[in-house]
Amino acid sequence: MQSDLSTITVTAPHTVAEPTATHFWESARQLGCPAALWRLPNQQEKHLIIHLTDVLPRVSADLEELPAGFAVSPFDNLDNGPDNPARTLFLRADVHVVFSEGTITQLNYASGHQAEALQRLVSQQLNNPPTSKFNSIATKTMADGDAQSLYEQNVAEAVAEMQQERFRKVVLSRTKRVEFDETPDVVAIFDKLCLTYPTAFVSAVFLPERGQVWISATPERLVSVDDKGIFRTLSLAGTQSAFDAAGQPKRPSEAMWSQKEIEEQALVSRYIIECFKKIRLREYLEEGPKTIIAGNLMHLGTRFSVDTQAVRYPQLGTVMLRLLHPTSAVCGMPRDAAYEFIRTHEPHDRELYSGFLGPVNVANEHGGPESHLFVHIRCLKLEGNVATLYAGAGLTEDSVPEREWQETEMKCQTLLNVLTSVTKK
Ligand SMILES: C=C(O[C@@H]1C=C(C(=O)O)C=C[C@H]1O)C(=O)O
Repeated sequence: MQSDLSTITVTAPHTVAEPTATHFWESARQLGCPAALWRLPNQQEKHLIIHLTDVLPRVSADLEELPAGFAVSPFDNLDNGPDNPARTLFLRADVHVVFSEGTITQLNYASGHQAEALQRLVSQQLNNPPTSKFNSIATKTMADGDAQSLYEQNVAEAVAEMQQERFRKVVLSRTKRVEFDETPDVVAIFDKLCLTYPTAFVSAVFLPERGQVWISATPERLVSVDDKGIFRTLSLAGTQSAFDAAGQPKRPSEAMWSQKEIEEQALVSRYIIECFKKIRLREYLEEGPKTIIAGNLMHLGTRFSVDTQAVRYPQLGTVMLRLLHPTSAVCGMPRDAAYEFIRTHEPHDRELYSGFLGPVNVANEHGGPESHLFVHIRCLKLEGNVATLYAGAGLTEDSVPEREWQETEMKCQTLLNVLTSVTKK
């Protein structure tokens, strides 16, 4: 199954019968090879990479060491440094295709048997175009059972523990299951998410060893290092609808934030600043907090950036990634006490929800390598015809259980809006 990794770059000629992302995605699926499809915030290009062996390597998320590829980390990956068991899944860019407005602008194939097999499958797919089943399938939300009462009970318990000062913030999550009548078309869902949420990081990741596809449209940047060495991260928290009572979109300046939300977000910023302090880095720019629109929702966000060349700290991205994950936007503060509360109270395994994911050392349009890792929220896990959506809410001692549940419902709606709008017809 091993392929030779020497990569050739081919600029595909523009022909009528050019393969689409669906052709590549379906071919990877048939071969049983992991694949990742993504679109960065505010960009047109869509990228797809295929890893040409079925089982993925587990790596430590070291941005300086890793080749071009796509990293996916579970939530349960504390201290993801070299001394701990490597838990980050890594899809090597054995095949890398870039699409701009539906046309292939870049195509890299590794050489080897698997690459040839993939190329053959893509050609076959071209002759038998897959039909999108997206518009004809229906969804139904599966019964929540006692989910709401259990969630609210756990919120009340967390509030009691915070009043006793065991911790200051914890992010409690829940799941929601949706069943499709037929296996849905992942690429069609991805495309629809890209259109609906232009400022989000949109991705779909096929992991054959787990029998899963993960789909997300996340607003939360965890660590980016661009080709000029600019490091960026974001502190995000506080949630409200982006629409007013009449269903009209609100302007960011119309958002009213409560003391609870302002404090909750300040805790995330504090967490990031503590990480900078640990490495004695003072030269960071801080912008915000500002209201940020994330699809159907609004959050409070503070952007942090560092010029790693000016501060002579080229490995800052890797160091901060280790320190930041899991931030108090998805875990809590202090981190270990919040983590323990999550582990002992959430009835589900978070798996890849609230981990991080994104391209590592992938060339941008000018050829410079960039890494962009995002917090894996506003996501779902697809297993056959069943999608499991994940959503969490940041709790403080002022939390009201019912309101926190409603907040998770709104967060599920980000993906549900797209699933139902495209499946209605
Ligand atoms: C945990 C989630 O979102 C995070 C929690 C937020 C909050 O508690 O208000 C807001 C944005 C995210 O940082 C999620 O969407 O599941």
